[in-house]
Amino acid sequence: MGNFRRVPVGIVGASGYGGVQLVRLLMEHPEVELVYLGGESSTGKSFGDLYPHLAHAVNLPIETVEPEMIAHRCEVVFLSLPNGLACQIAPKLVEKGCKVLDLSADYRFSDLATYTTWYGTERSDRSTAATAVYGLPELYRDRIAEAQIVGCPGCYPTASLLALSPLLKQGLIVPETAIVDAKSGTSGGGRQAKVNLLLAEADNSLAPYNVTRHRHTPEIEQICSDLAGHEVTIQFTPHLIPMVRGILATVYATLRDPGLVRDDLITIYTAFYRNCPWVKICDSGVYPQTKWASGSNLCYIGLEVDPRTGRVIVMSAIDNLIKGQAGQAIQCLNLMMGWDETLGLPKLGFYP
Ligand SMILES: NC(=O)C1=CN([C@@H]2O[C@H](COP(=O)(O)OP(=O)(O)OC[C@H]3O[C@@H](n4cnc5c(N)ncnc54)[C@H](OP(=O)(O)O)[C@@H]3O)[C@@H](O)[C@H]2O)C=CC1
Ligand SMILES: CC(=O)N[C@@H](CCC(=O)OP(=O)(O)O)C(=O)O
Repeated sequence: MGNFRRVPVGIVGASGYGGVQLVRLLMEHPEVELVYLGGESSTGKSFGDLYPHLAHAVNLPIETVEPEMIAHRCEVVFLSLPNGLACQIAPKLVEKGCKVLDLSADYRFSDLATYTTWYGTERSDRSTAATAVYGLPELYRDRIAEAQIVGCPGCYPTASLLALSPLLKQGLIVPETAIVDAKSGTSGGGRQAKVNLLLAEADNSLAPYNVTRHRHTPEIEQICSDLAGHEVTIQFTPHLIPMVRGILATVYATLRDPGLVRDDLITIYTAFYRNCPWVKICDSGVYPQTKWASGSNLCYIGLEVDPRTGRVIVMSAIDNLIKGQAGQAIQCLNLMMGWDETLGLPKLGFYP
């Protein structure tokens, strides 16, 4: 009893949407204690001023970001920052022995030239990046458990890759025929004001954006290529949809064996994800909705085969802020610490 000690944890970027999810989830996590919150424009404010609905539960200020001080106080650090900042902070934290979970794109790429091409930032942290593991537990559980730094996946890649993985890993589709059509709620764009996320712009509308050039394309392709064992290109089109939370990714691909039927695919997916508590395969004829996943760390996957076209259609629904971001990062932390993968994470969504 007397030996119980919670692991001290910090969040850099606590004032953003990823930050506030992390605060809520980590406050309820039985093995950790939140000891540090950091930010930039919000520095000096109390967290309760930024998020009054949590003022009664969180009594911490937003502090400056000083890696030495953070490493002195925290064993685990979540970085929930715009792209291009984690790579300036993480090397020092890693050197000082912290476990680091980065929610941005900085540590997702095995080839930093790809990162620089798509994100425009030159990197000087190659040795740290070389040790980072891609934080999709359903694919890389063992490597995450051994990692000191994890690059947590983007929200669209999480939904898309969980839909595509069994097909690619088992060679069931012609990889180049894969098309990902995905819709995201506006919280995917973060808390900073942006014109396209205003109610007057986004409401009553459905808008494709960054067609053929969204920066999640190379991230999806990197993991698809790893699964297929050769270079794969994927057609990915994101859309902004007038809801707050959620992503629905609908994936289309041509089956190598046109004789496969829906129930075959359900059997294959159920077996593939048999040890994955956060992936739920829908029953035959049931298609997932974002509302089911809202507030939980679950990914719901529905399957269909069109015998007329020979294509499989996979539908994958997540909460972009939970399984697509903060929840997945905590799932990774659980693995890194040797805890149960489900510890401290919401198992049931809000509904309706
Ligand atoms: N929203 C989503 O659905 C998902 C987002 N992601 C990624 O997670 C990361 C965080 O996203 P999100 O929470 O949406 O973003 P927000 O815009 O909501 O929050 C950004 C945070 O970064 C802090 N920040 C910005 N610049 C600095 C700086 N120079 N030094 C210290 N802190 C700084 C801000 O602090 P302050 O307010 O004090 O300025 C704020 O806390 C991003 O990389 C994003 O791409 C990944 C998956 C899903
Ligand atoms: C709706 C919306 O704007 N979504 C964001 C996705 C955010 C995200 O996950 O981006 P990172 O890869 O940088 O983490 C976008 O399309 O840019």
